[in-house]
Amino acid sequence: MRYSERLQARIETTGSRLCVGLDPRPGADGIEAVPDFLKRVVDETWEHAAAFKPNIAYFEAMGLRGLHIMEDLLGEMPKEVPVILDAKRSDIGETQKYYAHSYFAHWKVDAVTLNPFLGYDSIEPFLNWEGKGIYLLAVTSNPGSADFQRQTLADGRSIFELVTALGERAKGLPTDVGYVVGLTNTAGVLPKIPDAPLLIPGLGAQGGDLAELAAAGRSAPDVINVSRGVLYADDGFSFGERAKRWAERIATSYHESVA
Ligand SMILES: O=c1ccn([C@@H]2O[C@H](COP(=O)(O)O)[C@@H](O)[C@H]2O)c(=O)[nH]1
Repeated sequence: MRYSERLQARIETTGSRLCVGLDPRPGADGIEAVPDFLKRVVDETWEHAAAFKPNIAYFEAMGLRGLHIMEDLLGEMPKEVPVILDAKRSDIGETQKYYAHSYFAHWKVDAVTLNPFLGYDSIEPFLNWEGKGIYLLAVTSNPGSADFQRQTLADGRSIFELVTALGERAKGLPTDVGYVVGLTNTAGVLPKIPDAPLLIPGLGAQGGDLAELAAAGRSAPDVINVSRGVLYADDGFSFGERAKRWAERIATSYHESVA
C-alpha cells in the first residue's frame, strides 16, 4: 500500500485530520520524565490522530539520551497511525542516502520532511521506498517564508512552485511526495499547490486559521499538525481531550465528522 493510501485510510477510519506533534520540552522533572510523558500523550491521543509527528530537534536537544528516547518511542508507536518524522534534512545525494536509510530502514518511520533547497538529486535517494512518503518544505509557517518561498520570479511563478515542480517530477515513483504548507501562510498559496498530501503546521500556538484551507476543497489526505496545543496548553484538559477537540475543530471547518 502506498503511503498516501495508508494516510487516507487512517483519515477515513478516524474522521480526523489531526497530526499530533511530539515535541517534548523537559521540565522541572528533567529528561528522565520525558519517556513517560510521551507514552501518556501517545496512549491518550492516538484514537484521535491521523498521524504523529515527532520533531527530531527536540530529541537531539537532549543529546544521546534524547535519541534513545526517540528510538524507543518510534518502536512503541501504535501501528495504525502513520509517523511523520520532522527532520527537514538537506544535503548532497550521497549523504542523503544515509539519511534515507536512517529514517526509513532503521527507524522505520512512514514519512519524513525534507528541505528541497539542494535540488532534485538531493531528494532522489528518498524516492525509491515503497510505502513511504516525503514532505518537501514549500511554504513554511514562519514569517521568513516571505524571504524566499513566496517571492515571485520574472515569469510570474512563486519560488514555492519550483518546489512543487520538483515534487511533480517524482510522480509514479514508489515514494509519495507531499508538501509542507504553513496554515499561517495559506493566502494565495493553496490554489497553486498540487493535490498531493500536505502537512500543515501552524494551528494552535502559531494562530493559523482553518477557513482558507477548508474552503480550498482539496481531496488529498492533508493533515494539520498541532504540537504545543496538545502537549502544553494550560487549559485543564487532558492530552486526549485536547486532541479530540482539535480533531473536531478541524472536521467542523471541513464539514466532516469525527468517528
Ligand atoms: O513550516 C513549518 C514546518 C514545521 N513546523 C514544525 O511543526 C511543529 C509546530 O509546533 P506548534 O507547537 O504546534 O507550533 C514544530 O515541530 C515545528 O518545528 C512548523 O511549525 N512550521
